[in-house]
Amino acid sequence: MAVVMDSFLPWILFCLAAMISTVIFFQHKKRCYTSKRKLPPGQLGLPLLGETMEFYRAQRSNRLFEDFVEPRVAKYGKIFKTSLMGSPTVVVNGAEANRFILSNEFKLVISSWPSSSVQLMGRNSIMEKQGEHHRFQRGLITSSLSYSALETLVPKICTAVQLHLQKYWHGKDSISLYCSTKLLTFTIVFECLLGINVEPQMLDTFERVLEGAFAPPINFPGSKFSRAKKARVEIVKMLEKVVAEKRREMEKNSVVGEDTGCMLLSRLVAAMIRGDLTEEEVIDNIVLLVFAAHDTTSFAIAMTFKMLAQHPDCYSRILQEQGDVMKTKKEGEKLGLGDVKRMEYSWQAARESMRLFPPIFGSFRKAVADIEYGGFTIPKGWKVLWTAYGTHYDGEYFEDPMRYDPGRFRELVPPYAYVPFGGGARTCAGYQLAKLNILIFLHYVVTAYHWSLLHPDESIIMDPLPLPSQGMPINISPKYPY
Ligand code: HEM
Repeated sequence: MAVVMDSFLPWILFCLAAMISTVIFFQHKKRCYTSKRKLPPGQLGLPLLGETMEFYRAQRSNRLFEDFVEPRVAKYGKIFKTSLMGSPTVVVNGAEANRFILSNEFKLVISSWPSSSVQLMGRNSIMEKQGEHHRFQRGLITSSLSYSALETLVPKICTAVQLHLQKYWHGKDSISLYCSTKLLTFTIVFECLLGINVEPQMLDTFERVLEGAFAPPINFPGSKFSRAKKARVEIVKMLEKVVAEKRREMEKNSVVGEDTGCMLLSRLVAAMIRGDLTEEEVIDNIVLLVFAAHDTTSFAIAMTFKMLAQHPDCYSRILQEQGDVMKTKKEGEKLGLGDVKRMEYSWQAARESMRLFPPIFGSFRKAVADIEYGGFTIPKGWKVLWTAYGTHYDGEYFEDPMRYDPGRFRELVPPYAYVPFGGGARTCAGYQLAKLNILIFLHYVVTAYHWSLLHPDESIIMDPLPLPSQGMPINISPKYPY
């Protein structure tokens, strides 16, 4: 045994020496490399914690721009480094930076969602797909929002809005605008886009999932995340039944080709039957669409109404425009796509509201290669955060940026300066649906109701998406007898 040890000892020592010199060599190389690259200015803060607490505090009080982004831009410039939720992060601001980051999706960056969002939305949706898989799934979703699909979608949304107003507004003196539009948006995504009937309790279960989407991914009984996980199990069970039923129906009628009608569920299930999608991909995409549409559209509607309440001159123009559209319709006749296109000023008013109050303040990416930008290096593996505030509140792109002025959208806006719907390969896939939802709802409300804000000074909080703190209650009274 001693002989064996004797003959191996030099080898062991040699290997150890080789390992140590390799480590020293690579560390030296890394140091040289690090010193050659110029990281953006800024503070990484405390180890692990970084500046997460400052970020959360600012976000919670809906002062992410004023308390977090703006002071750092003033101190370091439009590109600065920080560290958030355990990851070194570079925050980029400005149209050129937005263009650079958003148009280099898959090449230099990939989207990066918190672990809780991924677990709750599912790993198989478009949000977790890259490159060709992403392009394919996105194509399926957007084909349900093509021009011809929108033409059939408009009357369906009209019916959904009218039924909603009859059921939840009729006979009431006041309603919560935010809650009402959440329910409506949910119904529009399910019934008009997907072609799935909304059952009682479905919204509650979905909301429980959404509540956990940005919570810490701690799965102990009673935590937001564990409640959300349980709710996801219920939803998956429910959607498995819906998908199986649709599959049976389509196979029975031999409808599996490309021409499956414009309802998105049929398109997804047809792709599943052809073997292009798995059942998990179908289900996770449905959950994601609800998540993506829900709080965003409701907040955009709520902020449009808030702005119109505060700017009566703009509201008069809306009333005029919507009244003109209504006059061209016979009693009971639904709107068509052409009518929505005529709502130009109304859309400018909604766009301006989303400029001042973007429903999504920005989003995170992860660098998949070392990125050279603006004279700095963003190292591979770091996070990148682009923000809508970085351009929406900048006088370089929007004159007198904090003023509400829908008319500014008569002029063309520089590319990537107006980004409430993101940009590049991951631009909002539901943009057209959101636009129809907002404008058709606005039409039926302002032509049929007098309304006023119950709490004109209601604050906006973020949890983590922005929302009116009291659900934006409004007084309502019908313009014409029911
Ligand atoms: C006012 C309402 C909405 C706003 C402000 C909004 C905003 C956004 C933004 C900023 C992104 C890009 C996120 C990123 O770059 O990481 C996005 C992506 C997305 N949105 Fe929307 N959205 C809205 C409504 C909707 C609706 C109604 C749907 C569908 C029913 C939808 C479906 C999606 C999907 C599927 C994606 C992911 C696209 C991809 O990864 O390719 N959104 N949205």
